Amino acid sequence: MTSDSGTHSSRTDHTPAGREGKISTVDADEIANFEKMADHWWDPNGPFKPLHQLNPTRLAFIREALDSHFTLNPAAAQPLQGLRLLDIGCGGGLVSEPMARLGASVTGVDASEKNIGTASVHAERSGLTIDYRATTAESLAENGEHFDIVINLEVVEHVADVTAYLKACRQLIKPDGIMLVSTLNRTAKSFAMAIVGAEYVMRWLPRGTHDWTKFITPAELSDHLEQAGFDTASPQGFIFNPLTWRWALSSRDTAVNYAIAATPRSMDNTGQ
Ligand SMILES: C[S@@+](CC[C@H](N)C(=O)[O-])C[C@H]1O[C@@H](n2cnc3c(N)ncnc32)[C@H](O)[C@@H]1O
Ligand SMILES: [Mg+2]
Repeated sequence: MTSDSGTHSSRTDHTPAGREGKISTVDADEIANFEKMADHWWDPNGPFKPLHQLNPTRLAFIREALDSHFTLNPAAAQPLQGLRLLDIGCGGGLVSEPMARLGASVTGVDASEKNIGTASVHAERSGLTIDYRATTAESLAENGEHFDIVINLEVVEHVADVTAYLKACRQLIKPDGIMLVSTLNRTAKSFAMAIVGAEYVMRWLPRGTHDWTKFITPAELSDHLEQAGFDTASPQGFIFNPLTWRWALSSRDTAVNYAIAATPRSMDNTGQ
């Protein structure tokens, strides 16, 4: 038997009431789940295999969205130079690192200290400078931090309060910035692929990693984003082709994985 009292005392900081009685968007059980897998973020055949496989397509979506929002020079080696980027819920840094390589000044934040430990060691070994911090969107917002770009991939289906979380993200974005959010749709197909396929048949992820009832439809995510003070673009699907074992972007098929680009509405109209 192992004692986990240390884990418990740090986990109580993540209760929805938060350390000082403030609202927290962190779900303690979700973070405990990710901590169990924290050593495996960079193993392409480990529990994060689906994220590794999806990564080139996620990065293509990000590049396209940022190219058109900021009118970047696509020929530049480091087109994101001069832009401050937050990767919120960064995990082991699978997206923070390519963003740093593209020249962005990257802050990677995760509610799990273990994830941040893994991410920091990996970035150092890769010769990349990334400002990794174990904290939350709401704490950063309280500190008055602002970013040109907020990358928010596969996190909303794991937070305690989606609107509160997105409102905190909204406060972190500069007026002419952009946030890119991706998540899983709540459909029969996503149940078959993300729960039955990934957790039970392929056994990539431990059973229970995802709670299908917390998956969010594109219409619901757009509503949450709009309530949080964003304007939203049309969702883009990430579709998996089991024959080629490749992912691609689709403007039509958002049945499983999808992403939405969101830009802040002026503060005057958000009711904040
Ligand atoms: C599925 S992983 C995605 C990791 C990374 N964004 C990626 O796509 O490669 C979800 C991550 O969100 C973190 N997380 C969950 N709730 C959070 C919250 N409220 N604030 C910050 N991080 C959170 C977890 O610890 C976990 O690392
Ligand atoms: Mg997930």
